Amino acid sequence: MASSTIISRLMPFTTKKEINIPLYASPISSSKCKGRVPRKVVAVMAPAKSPRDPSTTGSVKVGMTMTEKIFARASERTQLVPGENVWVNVDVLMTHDVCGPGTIGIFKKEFGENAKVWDREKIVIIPDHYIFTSDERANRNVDILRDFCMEQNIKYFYDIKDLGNFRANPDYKGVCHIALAQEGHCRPGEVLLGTDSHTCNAGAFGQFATGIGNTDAGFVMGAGKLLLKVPPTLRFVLDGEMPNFLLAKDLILQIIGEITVSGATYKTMEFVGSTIESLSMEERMTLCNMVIEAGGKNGVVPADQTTFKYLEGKTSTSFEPLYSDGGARFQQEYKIDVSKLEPVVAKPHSPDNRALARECKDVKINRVYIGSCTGGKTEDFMAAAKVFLASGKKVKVPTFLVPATQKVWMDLYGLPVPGAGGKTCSQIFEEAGCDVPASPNCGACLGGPKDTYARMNEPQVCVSTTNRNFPGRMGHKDGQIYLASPYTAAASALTGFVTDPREFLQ
Ligand SMILES: CC(C)[C@H](C(=O)O)[C@@H](O)C(=O)O
Repeated sequence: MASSTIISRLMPFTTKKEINIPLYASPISSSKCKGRVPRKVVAVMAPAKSPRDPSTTGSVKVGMTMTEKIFARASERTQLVPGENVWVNVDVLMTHDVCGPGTIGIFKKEFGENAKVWDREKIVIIPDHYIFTSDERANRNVDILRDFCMEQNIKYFYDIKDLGNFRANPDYKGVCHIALAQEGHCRPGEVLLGTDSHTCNAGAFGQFATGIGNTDAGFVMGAGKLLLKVPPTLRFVLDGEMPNFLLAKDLILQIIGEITVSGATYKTMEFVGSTIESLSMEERMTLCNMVIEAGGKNGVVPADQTTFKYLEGKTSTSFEPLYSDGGARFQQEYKIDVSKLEPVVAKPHSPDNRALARECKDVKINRVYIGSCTGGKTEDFMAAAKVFLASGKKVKVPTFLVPATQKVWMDLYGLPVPGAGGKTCSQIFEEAGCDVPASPNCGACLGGPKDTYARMNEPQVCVSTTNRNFPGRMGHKDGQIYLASPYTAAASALTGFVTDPREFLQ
Protein backbone atom coordinates (compact mmCIF):
# COMPACT_ATOMS: atom_id res chain seq x y z
CA MET A 1 0.00 0.00 0.00
CA ALA A 2 1.03 3.56 -0.60
CA SER A 3 2.67 4.83 2.52
CA SER A 4 0.54 6.93 4.82
CA THR A 5 3.50 8.18 6.81
CA ILE A 6 4.25 10.66 4.02
CA ILE A 7 1.32 12.76 5.15
CA SER A 8 1.53 13.87 8.72
CA ARG A 9 -1.61 15.05 10.38
CA LEU A 10 -1.15 17.79 12.88
CA MET A 11 -3.31 18.16 15.94
CA PRO A 12 -6.64 19.79 15.16
CA PHE A 13 -7.46 22.96 17.01
CA THR A 14 -9.67 22.30 19.96
CA THR A 15 -12.43 24.72 20.80
CA LYS A 16 -10.28 26.00 23.63
CA LYS A 17 -7.30 26.56 21.35
CA GLU A 18 -9.53 28.42 18.92
CA ILE A 19 -10.52 30.87 21.59
CA ASN A 20 -6.89 31.42 22.54
CA ILE A 21 -5.48 32.08 19.07
CA PRO A 22 -4.05 35.57 18.35
CA LEU A 23 -6.62 38.09 17.26
CA TYR A 24 -6.24 40.16 14.14
CA ALA A 25 -8.30 43.03 12.83
CA SER A 26 -7.79 42.47 9.15
CA PRO A 27 -10.72 41.72 6.90
CA ILE A 28 -8.24 41.30 4.05
CA SER A 29 -4.72 40.25 4.92
CA SER A 30 -1.64 41.87 3.50
CA SER A 31 0.42 39.74 1.23
CA LYS A 32 3.67 38.35 2.48
CA CYS A 33 3.66 35.59 -0.03
CA LYS A 34 5.74 35.79 -3.18
CA GLY A 35 3.76 36.92 -6.17
CA ARG A 36 0.56 38.00 -4.51
CA VAL A 37 -0.96 41.25 -5.70
CA PRO A 38 -4.08 42.07 -3.71
CA ARG A 39 -6.17 44.64 -5.53
CA LYS A 40 -7.44 46.24 -2.37
CA VAL A 41 -5.72 45.98 0.96
CA VAL A 42 -7.68 47.12 3.94
CA ALA A 43 -5.67 48.24 7.00
CA VAL A 44 -3.73 45.37 8.51
CA MET A 45 -3.24 45.69 12.23
CA ALA A 46 -0.80 44.00 14.53
CA PRO A 47 -2.13 41.27 16.81
CA ALA A 48 -4.40 42.87 19.37
CA LYS A 49 -2.67 43.31 22.70
CA SER A 50 -5.76 44.44 24.54
CA PRO A 51 -6.17 42.72 27.91
CA ARG A 52 -9.95 42.86 27.44
CA ASP A 53 -11.85 39.65 26.98
CA PRO A 54 -12.37 39.48 23.18
CA SER A 55 -15.92 38.26 23.58
CA THR A 56 -16.89 41.48 25.33
CA THR A 57 -15.34 44.01 22.99
CA GLY A 58 -17.57 43.57 19.97
CA SER A 59 -14.89 45.18 17.82
CA VAL A 60 -11.99 42.73 17.76
CA LYS A 61 -12.01 40.38 14.81
CA VAL A 62 -10.74 36.84 14.60
CA GLY A 63 -8.51 35.74 11.73
CA MET A 64 -10.40 34.09 8.89
CA THR A 65 -9.51 31.58 6.20
CA MET A 66 -9.70 32.66 2.57
CA THR A 67 -12.93 30.75 2.05
CA GLU A 68 -14.46 32.43 5.11
CA LYS A 69 -13.34 35.79 3.74
CA ILE A 70 -14.93 35.09 0.36
CA PHE A 71 -18.16 34.18 2.16
CA ALA A 72 -17.89 37.37 4.22
CA ARG A 73 -17.39 39.55 1.15
CA ALA A 74 -20.20 37.85 -0.74
CA SER A 75 -22.62 38.12 2.17
CA GLU A 76 -21.61 41.67 3.11
CA ARG A 77 -20.41 40.63 6.53
CA THR A 78 -17.17 41.58 8.24
CA GLN A 79 -16.90 38.46 10.35
CA LEU A 80 -18.31 34.97 10.24
CA VAL A 81 -17.44 31.51 11.46
CA PRO A 82 -17.83 27.99 10.05
CA GLY A 83 -21.31 26.58 10.54
CA GLU A 84 -23.11 29.91 10.08
CA ASN A 85 -25.72 30.08 7.32
CA VAL A 86 -25.44 33.20 5.22
CA TRP A 87 -27.03 34.59 2.07
CA VAL A 88 -24.24 34.63 -0.48
CA ASN A 89 -24.35 36.87 -3.57
CA VAL A 90 -23.32 34.84 -6.59
CA ASP A 91 -20.85 36.16 -9.15
CA VAL A 92 -21.30 33.44 -11.77
CA LEU A 93 -23.86 30.65 -12.21
CA MET A 94 -22.96 27.88 -14.63
CA THR A 95 -25.16 25.14 -15.97
CA HIS A 96 -24.87 22.56 -18.76
CA ASP A 97 -26.95 20.25 -20.93
CA VAL A 98 -27.58 17.61 -18.25
CA CYS A 99 -28.85 19.92 -15.50
CA GLY A 100 -29.71 23.09 -17.42
CA PRO A 101 -33.17 21.99 -18.56
CA GLY A 102 -34.11 20.96 -15.00
CA THR A 103 -32.76 24.23 -13.61
CA ILE A 104 -34.71 26.24 -16.19
CA GLY A 105 -37.86 24.25 -15.36
CA ILE A 106 -37.55 25.10 -11.67
CA PHE A 107 -36.75 28.75 -12.41
CA LYS A 108 -39.91 29.04 -14.54
CA LYS A 109 -42.09 27.18 -12.08
CA GLU A 110 -41.02 29.26 -9.08
CA PHE A 111 -40.43 32.69 -10.65
CA GLY A 112 -43.08 32.54 -13.40
CA GLU A 113 -43.22 31.66 -17.11
CA ASN A 114 -42.31 35.21 -18.09
CA ALA A 115 -39.72 35.86 -15.39
CA LYS A 116 -36.33 37.29 -16.31
CA VAL A 117 -33.08 35.89 -14.96
CA TRP A 118 -31.36 37.98 -12.27
CA ASP A 119 -28.42 38.93 -14.50
CA ARG A 120 -28.05 37.82 -18.12
CA GLU A 121 -24.28 38.46 -17.98
CA LYS A 122 -23.64 36.31 -14.92
CA ILE A 123 -25.17 33.10 -16.19
CA VAL A 124 -22.90 30.90 -18.27
CA ILE A 125 -24.46 28.00 -20.19
CA ILE A 126 -22.17 25.34 -21.60
CA PRO A 127 -23.40 22.25 -23.46
CA ASP A 128 -20.68 19.64 -22.93
CA HIS A 129 -21.84 16.27 -21.62
CA TYR A 130 -24.00 14.30 -24.08
CA ILE A 131 -23.41 16.19 -27.30
CA PHE A 132 -22.10 13.88 -30.02
CA THR A 133 -24.91 11.36 -29.86
CA SER A 134 -28.04 10.56 -31.80
CA ASP A 135 -29.94 10.19 -28.53
CA GLU A 136 -33.00 12.38 -29.05
CA ARG A 137 -33.48 13.34 -25.44
CA ALA A 138 -29.84 14.40 -25.15
CA ASN A 139 -30.18 16.48 -28.34
CA ARG A 140 -33.41 17.98 -27.04
CA ASN A 141 -31.61 19.13 -23.88
CA VAL A 142 -29.25 21.27 -25.95
CA ASP A 143 -32.26 22.70 -27.86
CA ILE A 144 -33.88 23.65 -24.54
CA LEU A 145 -30.72 25.52 -23.52
CA ARG A 146 -30.64 27.34 -26.86
CA ASP A 147 -34.29 28.42 -26.69
CA PHE A 148 -33.82 29.67 -23.14
CA CYS A 149 -30.67 31.61 -23.97
CA MET A 150 -32.44 33.28 -26.89
CA GLU A 151 -35.48 34.11 -24.76
CA GLN A 152 -33.35 35.55 -21.93
CA ASN A 153 -30.63 37.05 -24.11
CA ILE A 154 -27.98 35.17 -22.10
CA LYS A 155 -24.58 36.66 -22.89
CA TYR A 156 -22.43 33.56 -22.47
CA PHE A 157 -23.90 30.55 -24.27
CA TYR A 158 -21.40 28.23 -25.91
CA ASP A 159 -23.72 26.68 -28.45
CA ILE A 160 -23.34 23.76 -30.82
CA LYS A 161 -25.65 23.18 -33.79
CA ASP A 162 -23.64 21.09 -36.24
CA LEU A 163 -23.00 17.84 -34.38
CA GLY A 164 -21.26 16.32 -37.40
CA ASN A 165 -18.28 18.66 -37.14
CA PHE A 166 -17.59 20.46 -33.88
CA ARG A 167 -15.12 22.76 -35.66
CA ALA A 168 -18.00 24.26 -37.64
CA ASN A 169 -19.26 25.65 -34.31
CA PRO A 170 -16.77 28.34 -33.19
CA ASP A 171 -18.96 29.15 -30.18
CA TYR A 172 -18.78 25.58 -28.92
CA LYS A 173 -16.14 25.19 -26.23
CA GLY A 174 -16.52 21.77 -24.62
CA VAL A 175 -16.07 20.60 -21.02
CA CYS A 176 -17.62 23.29 -18.83
CA HIS A 177 -15.00 23.51 -16.06
CA ILE A 178 -12.13 23.96 -18.45
CA ALA A 179 -14.15 26.27 -20.71
CA LEU A 180 -15.01 28.44 -17.68
CA ALA A 181 -11.30 28.89 -16.99
CA GLN A 182 -10.26 29.43 -20.61
CA GLU A 183 -13.05 31.93 -21.30
CA GLY A 184 -12.22 34.08 -18.26
CA HIS A 185 -15.18 33.24 -16.01
CA CYS A 186 -12.97 32.17 -13.07
CA ARG A 187 -11.68 35.02 -10.90
CA PRO A 188 -10.00 35.21 -7.48
CA GLY A 189 -12.23 36.14 -4.55
CA GLU A 190 -15.49 35.44 -6.39
CA VAL A 191 -18.31 32.96 -5.87
CA LEU A 192 -18.96 30.55 -8.74
CA LEU A 193 -21.79 28.05 -8.45
CA GLY A 194 -22.51 25.39 -11.02
CA THR A 195 -24.87 22.48 -11.48
CA ASP A 196 -22.00 20.04 -11.57
CA SER A 197 -20.03 18.53 -8.73
CA HIS A 198 -16.69 19.31 -10.38
CA THR A 199 -17.40 23.05 -10.31
CA CYS A 200 -14.85 22.95 -7.44
CA ASN A 201 -12.26 22.93 -10.28
CA ALA A 202 -12.33 26.75 -10.25
CA GLY A 203 -11.00 26.88 -6.69
CA ALA A 204 -7.63 26.82 -8.47
CA PHE A 205 -8.18 30.55 -9.04
CA GLY A 206 -8.56 31.35 -5.34
CA GLN A 207 -12.31 31.61 -5.53
CA PHE A 208 -15.17 29.80 -3.81
CA ALA A 209 -16.54 27.38 -6.38
CA THR A 210 -18.91 24.52 -5.68
CA GLY A 211 -21.53 22.31 -7.26
CA ILE A 212 -25.21 22.83 -6.47
CA GLY A 213 -28.41 20.98 -7.40
CA ASN A 214 -31.00 22.09 -9.95
CA THR A 215 -33.37 23.43 -7.27
CA ASP A 216 -30.72 25.71 -5.81
CA ALA A 217 -29.59 26.71 -9.29
CA GLY A 218 -33.18 27.55 -10.30
CA PHE A 219 -33.33 29.83 -7.27
CA VAL A 220 -29.97 31.46 -8.03
CA MET A 221 -31.11 32.02 -11.63
CA GLY A 222 -33.96 34.19 -10.36
CA ALA A 223 -32.51 35.69 -7.19
CA GLY A 224 -28.73 35.83 -7.70
CA LYS A 225 -28.02 34.55 -4.23
CA LEU A 226 -28.13 31.38 -2.16
CA LEU A 227 -28.24 30.44 1.52
CA LEU A 228 -24.98 28.59 2.21
CA LYS A 229 -23.34 27.25 5.32
CA VAL A 230 -19.77 28.44 5.89
CA PRO A 231 -17.51 25.36 5.68
CA PRO A 232 -14.62 24.72 8.09
CA THR A 233 -11.21 24.48 6.39
CA LEU A 234 -8.70 21.65 6.23
CA ARG A 235 -5.30 22.95 5.22
CA PHE A 236 -2.91 20.87 3.12
CA VAL A 237 0.67 22.10 3.14
CA LEU A 238 2.60 20.56 0.25
CA ASP A 239 6.32 21.20 0.23
CA GLY A 240 9.31 19.66 -1.48
CA GLU A 241 10.42 19.36 -5.06
CA MET A 242 7.96 17.51 -7.27
CA PRO A 243 9.71 14.50 -8.89
CA ASN A 244 9.55 14.56 -12.70
CA PHE A 245 7.36 11.43 -12.80
CA LEU A 246 4.55 12.93 -10.71
CA LEU A 247 1.62 15.11 -11.68
CA ALA A 248 -1.07 16.90 -9.66
CA LYS A 249 -3.31 13.87 -10.21
CA ASP A 250 -0.90 11.82 -8.08
CA LEU A 251 -1.06 14.45 -5.35
CA ILE A 252 -4.83 14.49 -5.12
CA LEU A 253 -5.15 10.69 -5.35
CA GLN A 254 -2.57 10.47 -2.56
CA ILE A 255 -4.60 12.86 -0.41
CA ILE A 256 -7.97 11.22 -1.11
CA GLY A 257 -6.42 7.84 -0.32
CA GLU A 258 -5.31 9.30 2.97
CA ILE A 259 -8.47 11.05 4.13
CA THR A 260 -11.00 8.80 2.28
CA VAL A 261 -13.99 9.75 0.14
CA SER A 262 -15.75 11.26 3.14
CA GLY A 263 -12.68 12.81 4.77
CA ALA A 264 -13.54 16.37 3.75
CA THR A 265 -17.34 16.21 3.73
CA TYR A 266 -18.70 19.77 3.66
CA LYS A 267 -15.22 21.13 4.29
CA THR A 268 -12.89 23.39 2.38
CA MET A 269 -9.61 21.87 1.25
CA GLU A 270 -7.06 24.69 1.11
CA PHE A 271 -3.80 23.87 -0.67
CA VAL A 272 -0.65 25.83 0.14
CA GLY A 273 3.11 25.33 0.23
CA SER A 274 6.08 25.62 -2.09
CA THR A 275 4.95 22.72 -4.29
CA ILE A 276 1.56 24.31 -4.86
CA GLU A 277 3.21 27.64 -5.70
CA SER A 278 5.25 25.87 -8.38
CA LEU A 279 2.19 24.28 -10.06
CA SER A 280 0.73 25.65 -13.28
CA MET A 281 -2.92 26.73 -13.37
CA GLU A 282 -3.93 23.53 -15.15
CA GLU A 283 -2.25 21.42 -12.47
CA ARG A 284 -3.93 23.47 -9.73
CA MET A 285 -7.22 22.78 -11.50
CA THR A 286 -6.57 19.02 -11.40
CA LEU A 287 -5.97 19.27 -7.67
CA CYS A 288 -9.11 21.30 -6.90
CA ASN A 289 -11.23 19.37 -9.42
CA MET A 290 -11.13 16.20 -7.34
CA VAL A 291 -11.79 17.63 -3.85
CA ILE A 292 -15.40 16.57 -4.35
CA GLU A 293 -14.15 12.97 -4.43
CA ALA A 294 -13.17 13.47 -0.78
CA GLY A 295 -16.57 15.02 -0.09
CA GLY A 296 -15.07 18.52 -0.07
CA LYS A 297 -17.38 21.51 -0.39
CA ASN A 298 -14.67 23.38 -2.24
CA GLY A 299 -10.95 23.38 -2.88
CA VAL A 300 -8.88 26.51 -2.96
CA VAL A 301 -5.39 27.64 -3.96
CA PRO A 302 -4.28 31.20 -3.06
CA ALA A 303 -4.03 33.40 -6.15
CA ASP A 304 -0.50 34.46 -7.12
CA GLN A 305 1.48 35.62 -10.15
CA THR A 306 0.74 32.33 -11.94
CA THR A 307 -2.97 33.05 -11.52
CA PHE A 308 -2.73 36.67 -12.60
CA LYS A 309 -0.66 35.77 -15.64
CA TYR A 310 -3.17 33.12 -16.70
CA LEU A 311 -5.97 35.68 -16.37
CA GLU A 312 -4.24 38.30 -18.50
CA GLY A 313 -6.40 39.12 -21.47
CA LYS A 314 -9.12 36.69 -20.37
CA THR A 315 -11.32 38.94 -18.25
CA SER A 316 -12.03 42.64 -17.99
CA THR A 317 -13.95 42.24 -14.74
CA SER A 318 -11.97 43.53 -11.77
CA PHE A 319 -11.50 41.10 -8.91
CA GLU A 320 -10.18 41.09 -5.39
CA PRO A 321 -7.99 38.17 -4.30
CA LEU A 322 -8.42 37.12 -0.68
CA TYR A 323 -5.97 35.21 1.50
CA SER A 324 -6.12 33.36 4.80
CA ASP A 325 -5.09 35.48 7.78
CA GLY A 326 -2.11 34.50 9.89
CA GLY A 327 -4.50 33.80 12.74
CA ALA A 328 -7.06 31.88 10.66
CA ARG A 329 -8.44 28.72 12.23
CA PHE A 330 -8.01 25.48 10.35
CA GLN A 331 -9.86 22.44 11.55
CA GLN A 332 -6.90 20.25 10.68
CA GLU A 333 -3.56 20.73 8.98
CA TYR A 334 -1.80 18.09 6.88
CA LYS A 335 1.84 18.33 5.84
CA ILE A 336 2.99 16.49 2.75
CA ASP A 337 6.57 16.03 1.59
CA VAL A 338 6.01 15.74 -2.15
CA SER A 339 9.61 14.70 -2.86
CA LYS A 340 8.86 11.36 -1.19
CA LEU A 341 5.75 10.45 -3.18
CA GLU A 342 5.45 7.82 -5.90
CA PRO A 343 2.94 7.53 -8.77
CA VAL A 344 -0.39 6.23 -7.49
CA VAL A 345 -3.66 4.93 -8.89
CA ALA A 346 -7.16 4.56 -7.44
CA LYS A 347 -8.22 0.98 -7.96
CA PRO A 348 -11.84 -0.01 -8.67
CA HIS A 349 -14.35 1.02 -7.39
CA SER A 350 -13.58 4.09 -5.33
CA PRO A 351 -11.34 7.16 -5.73
CA ASP A 352 -9.86 6.49 -2.28
CA ASN A 353 -8.82 2.92 -3.11
CA ARG A 354 -5.23 4.04 -3.45
CA ALA A 355 -2.29 1.88 -4.45
CA LEU A 356 1.14 2.56 -5.84
CA ALA A 357 1.13 2.19 -9.62
CA ARG A 358 4.03 -0.26 -9.34
CA GLU A 359 1.99 -2.46 -6.99
CA CYS A 360 -0.54 -2.99 -9.79
CA LYS A 361 1.95 -4.01 -12.48
CA ASP A 362 0.24 -7.38 -12.95
CA VAL A 363 -3.15 -5.85 -13.67
CA LYS A 364 -3.83 -6.45 -17.36
CA ILE A 365 -5.83 -3.71 -19.02
CA ASN A 366 -7.99 -3.49 -22.17
CA ARG A 367 -7.98 0.24 -22.82
CA VAL A 368 -6.76 3.68 -21.82
CA TYR A 369 -8.80 6.87 -21.72
CA ILE A 370 -7.22 10.33 -21.59
CA GLY A 371 -9.81 13.07 -21.23
CA SER A 372 -12.43 14.83 -19.04
CA CYS A 373 -12.34 17.97 -16.88
CA THR A 374 -9.79 16.27 -14.65
CA GLY A 375 -7.42 14.83 -17.24
CA GLY A 376 -8.20 16.27 -20.68
CA LYS A 377 -6.37 19.60 -20.60
CA THR A 378 -3.49 20.62 -22.88
CA GLU A 379 -0.88 19.84 -20.24
CA ASP A 380 -2.42 16.41 -19.60
CA PHE A 381 -1.95 15.53 -23.26
CA MET A 382 1.54 17.05 -23.29
CA ALA A 383 2.41 14.78 -20.37
CA ALA A 384 1.09 11.69 -22.15
CA ALA A 385 2.97 12.69 -25.31
CA LYS A 386 6.18 13.00 -23.28
CA VAL A 387 5.88 9.36 -22.19
CA PHE A 388 5.09 8.12 -25.72
CA LEU A 389 8.01 10.10 -27.08
CA ALA A 390 10.43 8.84 -24.43
CA SER A 391 9.46 5.23 -25.14
CA GLY A 392 9.49 5.40 -28.94
CA LYS A 393 7.03 2.47 -28.79
CA LYS A 394 3.48 1.82 -29.86
CA VAL A 395 0.50 1.41 -27.55
CA LYS A 396 -0.64 -2.15 -26.85
CA VAL A 397 -4.29 -1.35 -26.09
CA PRO A 398 -6.83 1.02 -27.67
CA THR A 399 -6.00 4.49 -26.39
CA PHE A 400 -8.78 7.06 -26.55
CA LEU A 401 -8.00 10.77 -26.50
CA VAL A 402 -10.80 13.22 -25.79
CA PRO A 403 -9.66 16.85 -25.47
CA ALA A 404 -11.66 18.82 -22.92
CA THR A 405 -12.26 21.82 -25.14
CA GLN A 406 -11.95 23.07 -28.68
CA LYS A 407 -8.89 25.07 -27.57
CA VAL A 408 -7.24 21.93 -26.17
CA TRP A 409 -8.00 20.14 -29.45
CA MET A 410 -6.30 22.94 -31.37
CA ASP A 411 -3.30 22.85 -29.04
CA LEU A 412 -2.85 19.15 -29.80
CA TYR A 413 -2.47 20.02 -33.47
CA GLY A 414 -0.68 23.33 -33.10
CA LEU A 415 1.67 23.36 -30.09
CA PRO A 416 5.11 21.77 -30.30
CA VAL A 417 5.83 19.31 -27.49
CA PRO A 418 8.95 20.47 -25.59
CA GLY A 419 11.96 18.39 -26.55
CA ALA A 420 10.18 16.72 -29.47
CA GLY A 421 11.98 18.52 -32.30
CA GLY A 422 8.89 20.50 -33.26
CA LYS A 423 6.45 17.58 -33.20
CA THR A 424 2.95 18.21 -31.92
CA CYS A 425 0.96 15.98 -29.57
CA SER A 426 -1.20 14.79 -32.47
CA GLN A 427 1.88 13.64 -34.41
CA ILE A 428 3.28 11.81 -31.39
CA PHE A 429 -0.08 10.18 -30.67
CA GLU A 430 -0.38 9.04 -34.28
CA GLU A 431 3.12 7.54 -34.25
CA ALA A 432 2.29 5.76 -30.99
CA GLY A 433 -0.85 4.27 -32.55
CA CYS A 434 -3.45 6.07 -30.42
CA ASP A 435 -6.97 6.83 -31.66
CA VAL A 436 -7.37 10.21 -33.37
CA PRO A 437 -8.26 12.97 -30.84
CA ALA A 438 -12.06 13.10 -30.66
CA SER A 439 -14.60 15.92 -30.45
CA PRO A 440 -14.39 17.76 -27.10
CA ASN A 441 -16.97 16.52 -24.57
CA CYS A 442 -17.11 14.64 -21.29
CA GLY A 443 -19.71 11.96 -22.07
CA ALA A 444 -17.59 8.82 -21.66
CA CYS A 445 -16.31 9.87 -18.22
CA LEU A 446 -19.78 9.12 -16.92
CA GLY A 447 -20.95 6.63 -19.52
CA GLY A 448 -23.34 8.74 -21.54
CA PRO A 449 -25.73 7.43 -24.20
CA LYS A 450 -24.80 4.08 -25.79
CA ASP A 451 -23.27 5.68 -28.88
CA THR A 452 -20.89 7.92 -26.91
CA TYR A 453 -17.33 7.72 -28.27
CA ALA A 454 -15.03 5.67 -25.99
CA ARG A 455 -17.88 4.60 -23.71
CA MET A 456 -17.13 1.29 -21.99
CA ASN A 457 -19.76 -0.98 -23.53
CA GLU A 458 -18.11 -4.18 -22.32
CA PRO A 459 -16.81 -5.34 -18.95
CA GLN A 460 -13.27 -4.18 -19.60
CA VAL A 461 -10.39 -2.87 -17.51
CA CYS A 462 -9.51 0.76 -18.21
CA VAL A 463 -6.78 3.09 -16.98
CA SER A 464 -8.31 6.55 -17.07
CA THR A 465 -7.31 10.14 -16.33
CA THR A 466 -10.90 10.88 -15.22
CA ASN A 467 -12.18 11.42 -11.68
CA ARG A 468 -14.52 8.60 -10.68
CA ASN A 469 -14.30 4.81 -10.81
CA PHE A 470 -17.61 3.76 -9.30
CA PRO A 471 -19.27 0.64 -10.74
CA GLY A 472 -20.83 1.50 -14.10
CA ARG A 473 -19.26 4.94 -14.22
CA MET A 474 -17.87 4.71 -17.75
CA GLY A 475 -20.73 2.69 -19.17
CA HIS A 476 -20.56 -0.99 -18.16
CA LYS A 477 -21.55 -2.03 -14.66
CA ASP A 478 -18.82 -4.66 -14.57
CA GLY A 479 -16.14 -2.41 -16.00
CA GLN A 480 -13.06 -1.77 -13.86
CA ILE A 481 -11.51 1.68 -13.82
CA TYR A 482 -8.07 2.57 -12.51
CA LEU A 483 -7.81 6.34 -12.03
CA ALA A 484 -4.34 7.61 -12.85
CA SER A 485 -2.25 10.56 -13.98
CA PRO A 486 -1.67 11.13 -17.71
CA TYR A 487 1.91 9.84 -17.23
CA THR A 488 0.67 6.59 -15.72
CA ALA A 489 -2.12 6.28 -18.29
CA ALA A 490 0.33 6.65 -21.19
CA ALA A 491 2.83 4.24 -19.62
CA SER A 492 0.04 1.70 -19.11
CA ALA A 493 -1.08 2.07 -22.74
CA LEU A 494 2.45 1.15 -23.83
CA THR A 495 2.61 -2.07 -21.80
CA GLY A 496 -1.01 -3.22 -21.61
CA PHE A 497 -0.68 -3.37 -17.81
CA VAL A 498 -1.00 -0.75 -15.08
CA THR A 499 2.48 0.76 -15.25
CA ASP A 500 4.58 3.11 -13.17
CA PRO A 501 5.68 5.88 -15.61
CA ARG A 502 9.24 5.73 -14.25
CA GLU A 503 9.62 2.77 -16.55
CA PHE A 504 9.77 5.28 -19.40
CA LEU A 505 10.63 8.59 -17.81
CA GLN A 506 13.95 7.75 -16.13
C1 LIG B 1 -23.93 15.33 -14.86
C2 LIG B 1 -23.42 15.96 -13.61
C3 LIG B 1 -24.56 16.26 -12.71
C4 LIG B 1 -22.32 15.15 -12.94
C5 LIG B 1 -21.72 15.84 -11.75
O1 LIG B 1 -22.32 16.65 -11.08
O2 LIG B 1 -20.60 15.60 -11.42
C6 LIG B 1 -21.20 14.75 -13.90
O3 LIG B 1 -20.57 15.84 -14.45
C7 LIG B 1 -20.23 13.82 -13.24
O4 LIG B 1 -19.02 14.01 -13.38
O5 LIG B 1 -20.65 12.88 -12.57
